[in-house]
Amino acid sequence: MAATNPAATNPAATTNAATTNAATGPILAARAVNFAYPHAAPVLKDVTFSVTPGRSMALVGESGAGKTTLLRLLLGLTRPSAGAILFDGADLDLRDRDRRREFRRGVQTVFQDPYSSLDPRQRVSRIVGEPLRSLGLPGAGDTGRTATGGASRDGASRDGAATGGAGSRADRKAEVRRRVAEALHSVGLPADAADRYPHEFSGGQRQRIAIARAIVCEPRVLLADEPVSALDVTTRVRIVDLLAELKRERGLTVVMVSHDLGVVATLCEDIAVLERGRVVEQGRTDEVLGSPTHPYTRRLVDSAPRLPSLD
Ligand SMILES: Nc1ncnc2c1ncn2[C@@H]1O[C@H](COP(=O)(O)OP(=O)(O)OP(=O)(O)O)[C@@H](O)[C@H]1O
Repeated sequence: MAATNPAATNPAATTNAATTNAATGPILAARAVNFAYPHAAPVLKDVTFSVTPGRSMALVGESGAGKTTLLRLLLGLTRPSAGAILFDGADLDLRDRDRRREFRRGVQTVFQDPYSSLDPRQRVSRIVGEPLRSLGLPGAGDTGRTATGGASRDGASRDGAATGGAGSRADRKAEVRRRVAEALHSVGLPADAADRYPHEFSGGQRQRIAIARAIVCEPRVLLADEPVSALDVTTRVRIVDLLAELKRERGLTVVMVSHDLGVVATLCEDIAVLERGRVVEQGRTDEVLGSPTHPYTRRLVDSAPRLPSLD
């Protein structure tokens, strides 16, 4: 498989890989990315890597290495000072509404803290169904691009516009309910979770709700910033298992920032190691963590606690 990902074995090849077309090329790529916050020293320096469909990617490094900043760039929340972030081979510029919607349909996020990432005033059904309402139902009529406004121009309600305009409003609401129930089932939550509020759930269950919200639109990529670090060890293992299952069953590609090399080794085929804003080593996770060549990677590996195995 490494042969299909030039960046995995040869970082220098990434620039070429990043320019290949959407069907065969990387879903996401960073090409010679530099970034500095205003009036501050550079945080990212000449960062290049690519994320191949079906090969999850971990971004690791010590605190302050620039991982979260890089994730923000990959999400289009911030633009590089120099270089480019590519989505399906084209510059990620989310100022265009259609492009923004297309990106959000393809790339969803899960954050570290399951306590602050869910709106406490909304029922789980509302929280999980939100992407369906704002982005449209996958598979409902013409998906993605047409869900942007084709239906809204025909005078349908906001919900109707978002769901692609197929069927009556009642049908669409029923379809959203069905998809929310299906997403909750996929993350191992009971159907009645939909009628409850986030405070009625444990941290692990809340992270399952956040994951259900992220997968309800059937995205291709899940960007996850330390998705299990706020959880206790047992819960952490269960959520890692869930993410592994979603990868397997849905073909989801995960791009994950994590301090936990055990989690990284379990979930991610590829890895990029960041030291003070520079990628010092990247490639297949088993090779990089199994035989690190850079002293910084060796230090990270030597200082890593192992993921305990349950059962
Ligand atoms: N909004 C900001 N304004 C100025 N500097 C910032 C801002 N956010 C982060 N930084 C700085 O950028 C550098 C990289 O921060 P970043 O959060 O990306 O690192 P990280 O690798 O994700 O760290 P951690 O693992 O602790 O979350 C740090 O020196 C940080 O102080």
